Amino acid sequence: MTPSARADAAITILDRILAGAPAEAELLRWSRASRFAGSGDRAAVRDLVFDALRRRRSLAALGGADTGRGLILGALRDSGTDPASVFGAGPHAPRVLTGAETAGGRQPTEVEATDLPDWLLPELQDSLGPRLGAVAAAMRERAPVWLRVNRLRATPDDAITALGADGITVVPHPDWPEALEVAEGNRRIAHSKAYLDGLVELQDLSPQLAVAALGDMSGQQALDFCAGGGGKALALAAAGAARVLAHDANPRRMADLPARASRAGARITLAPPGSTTLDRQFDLVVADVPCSGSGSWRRDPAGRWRLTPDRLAELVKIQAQILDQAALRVRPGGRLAYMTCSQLRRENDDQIAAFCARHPAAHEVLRRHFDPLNASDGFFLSVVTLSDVNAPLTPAS
Ligand SMILES: C[S@@+](CC[C@H](N)C(=O)[O-])C[C@H]1O[C@@H](n2cnc3c(N)ncnc32)[C@H](O)[C@@H]1O
Repeated sequence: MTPSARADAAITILDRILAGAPAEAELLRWSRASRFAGSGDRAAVRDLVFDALRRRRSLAALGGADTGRGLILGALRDSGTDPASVFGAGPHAPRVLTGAETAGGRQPTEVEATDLPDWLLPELQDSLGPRLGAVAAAMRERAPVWLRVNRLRATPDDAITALGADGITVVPHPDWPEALEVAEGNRRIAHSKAYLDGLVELQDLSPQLAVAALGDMSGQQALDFCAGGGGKALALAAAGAARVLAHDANPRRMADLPARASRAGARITLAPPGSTTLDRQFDLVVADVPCSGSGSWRRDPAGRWRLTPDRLAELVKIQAQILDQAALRVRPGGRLAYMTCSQLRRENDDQIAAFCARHPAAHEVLRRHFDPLNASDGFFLSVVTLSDVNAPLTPAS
């Protein structure tokens, strides 16, 4: 595909996403319908779409319209590329620019240049303080790809050598060498021997650092209460937990977990809702709750435009209810680890403060904020010990 044809495909996909379609599903639909597109084309179109969504507000200003055409035109102007080299340039190109499009567009205002929704700016300002500007700028860029060395199968050196044999170059994190940043070859990971043999897992840096902050788990009985695809459950098993139980209110989310666990050599037992294995208490309960995702918006760039005030309020309620349910499964003296991939105080610090206020036996022992400047993505961890789970609890409303 020519660059113009790729731009035309991106415009069509963007228009569907802006109309409310999920980004990944639209990209997949286009791939399936475009047999002529090679893997390089698919990757390039994906990058065009995701880059445009990450900078939607500023590109819409530059391109003169919040549409697929406007965003791609804005992106060309932003990079100093002559739009006429793409629009109207060849048989599969987007149609030639109109006079109004050529004359339209302007520099984004300071607020538009943050590429964040207006309604969230005060809340992000309150949560991030003076870091907001730098965090917003980082979230306009692509996120690096990180791998976690699976301690059950390999040392960092083993993993680096195996990845190298498949042409994948990585750089270990200076403080946590099991976290490997991919410098080259990220599109080869899924087919690499290191990945297929379970030596490495795809996991962003911040959740890796959060699980590392939980310390040695040797001998511990752990429950991953919101296991989803199992990223945290696998990390807990690799960190030495003697037993890991994985639960999710939507058990279909855990469908891939048995295969992932088997590849990783991890012993993880699934506990769907209602399972009697949940009727006991654990040394460690992880609650990696549903959240705004505001910490990982550069990986899910449509997420920041999808979130609404009502949905955020609903998530905050759900999180409080999950915390209360998860707390019941912590043994006296055990730990509850609350995690979000959010950067919003309401979902993080305020949520934990409210939990501790209604749970007299809870004492916070650790709190960590990660953001795209120090850990590639925004993430929150709070660890609370529960001295007596039978203490009277004021349930979350
Ligand atoms: C952020 S995702 C978990 C991601 C997962 N831990 C991982 O590392 O891949 C949140 C999960 O919480 C689940 N969930 C939502 N409400 C729940 C509830 N009341 N109890 C348990 N799980 C719930 C969702 O189905 C979703 O899979």
